[in-house]
Amino acid sequence: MGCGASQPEAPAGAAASESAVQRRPVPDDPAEMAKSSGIDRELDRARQQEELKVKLLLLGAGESGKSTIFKQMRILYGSQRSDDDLRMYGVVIRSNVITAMRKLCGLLRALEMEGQLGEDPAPEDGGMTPKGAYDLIVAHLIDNTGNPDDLETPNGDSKDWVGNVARAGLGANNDAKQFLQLWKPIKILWDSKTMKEVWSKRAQVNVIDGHKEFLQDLTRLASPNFKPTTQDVLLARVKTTQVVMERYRIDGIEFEMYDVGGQRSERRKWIDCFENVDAVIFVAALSEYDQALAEAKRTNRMVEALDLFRSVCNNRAFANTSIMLFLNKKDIFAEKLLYSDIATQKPFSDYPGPPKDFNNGVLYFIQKFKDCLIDDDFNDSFIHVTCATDTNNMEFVLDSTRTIIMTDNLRRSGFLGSG
Ligand SMILES: Nc1nc2c(ncn2[C@@H]2O[C@H](COP(=O)(O)OP(=O)(O)OP(=O)(O)O)[C@@H](O)[C@H]2O)c(=O)[nH]1
Ligand SMILES: [Mg+2]
Repeated sequence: MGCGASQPEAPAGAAASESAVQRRPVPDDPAEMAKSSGIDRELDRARQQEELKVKLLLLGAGESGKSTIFKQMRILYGSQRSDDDLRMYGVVIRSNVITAMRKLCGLLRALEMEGQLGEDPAPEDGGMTPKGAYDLIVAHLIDNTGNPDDLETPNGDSKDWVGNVARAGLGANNDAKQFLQLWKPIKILWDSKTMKEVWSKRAQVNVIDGHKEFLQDLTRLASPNFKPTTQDVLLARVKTTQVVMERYRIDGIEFEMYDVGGQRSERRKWIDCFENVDAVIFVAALSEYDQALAEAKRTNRMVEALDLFRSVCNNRAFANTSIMLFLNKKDIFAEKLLYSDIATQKPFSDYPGPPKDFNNGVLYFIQKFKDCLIDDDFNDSFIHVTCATDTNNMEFVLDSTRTIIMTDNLRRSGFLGSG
């Protein structure tokens, strides 16, 4: 899917240095000549380095998994995270649990399931009933009517490894503090039968599916010794609000990777990094076929991803750029298909395959993305079905993506045949 025309084009930086070399007068003095050829060599070297650099851009709608892929690049090719970084993620993770609980309790209330919850028994080791836990959580997280004296002091006297991290922001730190006060009632509510039913309807309120892992592991997250693992960092959710770039040297080639925010309000910043892009990795979450956008509740997320993909592929800035498509969140897609039929979603009522069928579902959405292209120069090797939180899967995918990008770049610059 090397989209659009494939006229070879020198990078803008290279063209600028070329004209600078040509304008410089040729000196007569041998010392001046030596100095001049030294400068030429420097310019040549700079030009070669520029040519060896690959600029990669991650694009896609919000929550599709761009930053998670960005994190995987660092795990696979970059440096380890500092303790300071991990502390920040500790705050984010605890805050992610509070965000999920606010949404789930709001949904339980909207579904009028409080009566049903009242019939769920208290845990066998005694203590609060799930309804009692729910009332306490709602009072503190939603209605703001709770009495702070009803809450436990976080972690008693033990020093908490994560603590308060200014970098995470005031909101996340407040949430993380509430997590430490409320995690026991949250655990009781999470373990209840009614909450399992509410969880299966979570698409209505856009709870992040992967945060189930956090909700199942509350005791560890609440421990004063909690130090996020690599997997925790991959599952943590922070919305991207600025363009971020990291550099990696892989097999002698420099890769410059850009991550951008995918929500609608963030997309006007994309244009700033559209120049001289060698490859775009467009990320779309397969599992979001039954979800609405966080920023526009009437728009189906998959429809938004398809529209966005169409506009990226047909953007003149990418006429000479390889575009790769990552259909992400295959793990959640596989699980979701079991209870959420593709054909029951209005925009996808033409789905012809049997329900609960992973392969047919994937092929159907691949075709939807292929239909977005004006030309049919669409090579299946440019498409990957991925799980961005799985490092083994991403190592394989990113490795073959790298090979395809390099080959495609050579082909487009005329070094290889077009076959
Ligand atoms: N289970 C699972 N979770 C995923 C996968 N990819 C991403 N996630 C999770 O989905 C959430 C959103 O992922 P992000 O990488 O933050 O999404 P994004 O595209 O950067 O979103 P914006 O910054 O808003 O544009 C995170 O909590 C990730 O851990 C996946 O393949 N499987
Ligand atoms: Mg992001």
